[in-house]
Amino acid sequence: MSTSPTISFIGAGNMASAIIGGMLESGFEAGKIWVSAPDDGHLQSIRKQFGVSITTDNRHCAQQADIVILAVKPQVMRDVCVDIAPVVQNTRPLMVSIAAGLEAATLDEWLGGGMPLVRVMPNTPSLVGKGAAGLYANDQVKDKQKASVESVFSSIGSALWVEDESLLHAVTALSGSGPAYFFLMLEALEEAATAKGIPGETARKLAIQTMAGAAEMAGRSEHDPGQLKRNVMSPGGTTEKAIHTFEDGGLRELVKKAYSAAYDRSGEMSKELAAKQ
Ligand SMILES: NC(=O)C1=CN([C@@H]2O[C@H](COP(=O)(O)OP(=O)(O)OC[C@H]3O[C@@H](n4cnc5c(N)ncnc54)[C@H](OP(=O)(O)O)[C@@H]3O)[C@@H](O)[C@H]2O)C=CC1
Ligand SMILES: O=C(O)[C@@H]1CCC=N1
Repeated sequence: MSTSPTISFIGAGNMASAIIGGMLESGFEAGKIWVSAPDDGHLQSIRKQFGVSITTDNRHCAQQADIVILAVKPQVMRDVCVDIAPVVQNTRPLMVSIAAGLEAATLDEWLGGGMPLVRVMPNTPSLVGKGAAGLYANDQVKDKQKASVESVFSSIGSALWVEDESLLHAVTALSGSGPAYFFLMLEALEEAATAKGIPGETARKLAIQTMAGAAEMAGRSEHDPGQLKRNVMSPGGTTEKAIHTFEDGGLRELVKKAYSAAYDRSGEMSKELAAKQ
């Protein structure tokens, strides 16, 4: 008999699909996964794609679970939590929120109080087993539950705990939002290369493979990224010209500014959403 936990997702959007897809790819059983959302058409396509159980009833979904993953937008989280609170207060699963900004204490209050709760900040590359997630547990979470949620997120990438919840703002601005920063870089490189005559498809493939190769190399190398960069910059060559153009154009400052904008927004969202109580 299987002893793996039953996991229920409330919300069936981009992030829930990415996590479910990655979990199944790594060997989790579809029969142990439930998903709920309001749109039955959307749920049917999730069922077809993944073979998971579906329902439009969040309470029914939560009732099945050892672990409930709250995967709705922060703005609808309060209504969802208040609705399922009577069920989870009775069954006492481990609650996991992947919402940006929303603090554990706020979520716990909406859930009726005293719940074991883990906040996770995942990212969409979870879909291909290359996710990066920061995790924080409140003081109700037992070691066994920590291990259980860690095994879910480490099955779809890297899962790293933070002791201080406020660090999740910094994680959100780094790895939560981060895939979009690199997609922007891919778009920009593709545009620049096609403008010089490379067919779009070729430019995209070369850019993607270059990004994947650079990431893989940075992950495996004993050198820091600065050294790896210098290794590409032949004196008087092409890369040096490009890197100086980035530096002179203020790329580092711009990255800091963009990172801080995401970081600050995460903090603002916490305050706005806590005020909804
Ligand atoms: N996208 C990302 O890269 C990341 C997102 N996150 C967090 O993940 C969460 C989800 O984001 P994302 O997946 O992008 O959002 P989506 O908009 O793609 O998905 C939201 C899902 O919630 C469902 N939903 C809406 N209202 C309810 C309700 N009352 N009960 C149950 N389900 C409901 C929607 O239903 P329907 O399908 O019927 O429309 C949809 O399936 C957010 O809190 C976000 O902060 C965290 C890290 C990264
Ligand atoms: O943009 C957002 O708010 C969410 C959180 C991190 C990635 N997407």
